[in-house]
Amino acid sequence: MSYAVKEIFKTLQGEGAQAGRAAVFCRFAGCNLWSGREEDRASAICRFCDTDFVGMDGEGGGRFADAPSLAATIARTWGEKGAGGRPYVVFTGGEPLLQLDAALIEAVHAEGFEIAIETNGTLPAPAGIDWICVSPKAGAEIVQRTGSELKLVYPQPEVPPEAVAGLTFEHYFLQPMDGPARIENTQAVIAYCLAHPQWRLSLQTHKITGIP
Ligand SMILES: C[S@@+](CC[C@H](N)C(=O)[O-])C[C@H]1O[C@@H](n2cnc3c(N)ncnc32)[C@H](O)[C@@H]1O
Ligand SMILES: Nc1nc2[nH]cc(C(=O)O)c2c(=O)[nH]1
Ligand code: SF4
Ligand SMILES: [Mg+2]
Repeated sequence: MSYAVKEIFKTLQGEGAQAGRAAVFCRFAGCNLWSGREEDRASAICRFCDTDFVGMDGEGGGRFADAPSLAATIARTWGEKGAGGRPYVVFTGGEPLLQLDAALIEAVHAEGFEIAIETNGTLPAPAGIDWICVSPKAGAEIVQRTGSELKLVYPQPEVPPEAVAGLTFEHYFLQPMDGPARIENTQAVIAYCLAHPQWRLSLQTHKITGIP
């Protein structure tokens, strides 16, 4: 299978339990909950997306003919492997589970990487992913109900934290919805976490620090 990739870049994971960790981000093109076109946002299932995942024109993006060639590009983007720490790749998008398959997981593992994914949870994850982050979206059924972290963007009135607190994850995060109400949303998350200690605050630290 070939892969449509928007961009590939190295930065620090900004969100969740792995925040602060060096990672190669591989952002796949396309999503099943929004076309990515602004004129479709108001009628999309997911309407608050902060990401451009349309096309293959970003830094390091393109069409990759097979898994080994994409894995090799990810390894080259990581750079020197002897510098300590396990090489880490985060597959995101768009929706990475539209494209991430067993062949790519095998090829990236063969390059020595630990594999993470950021998914909306509407598609089942293939076996072998080392860190699964599911971020549920209002109006979209959650199929991937287990994983490493559940990271709920807050508020989404149709998905209160209580509706997903019983799923099987190691960590539970609320991430303030970015946009015009970011400051109020952050205060609301703080209040919720104080009252419900199962949940922790996830700030988008890359936006605070100005890194990608
Ligand atoms: C752009 S999405 C791509 C991965 C996948 N489609 C998903 O939704 O999880 C990456 C992460 O950013 C979060 N996100 C998207 N828009 C956001 C916003 N406006 N404020 C806060 N988090 C947002 C998503 O919920 C997800 O956890
Ligand atoms: N630094 C950084 N951390 C991130 N964590 C999740 C991201 C995403 O867009 O999936 C993201 C991103 O775009 N940048
Ligand atoms: S599911 Fe993820 S990538 Fe798709 S529109 Fe929503 S936040 Fe963006
Ligand atoms: Mg992002």
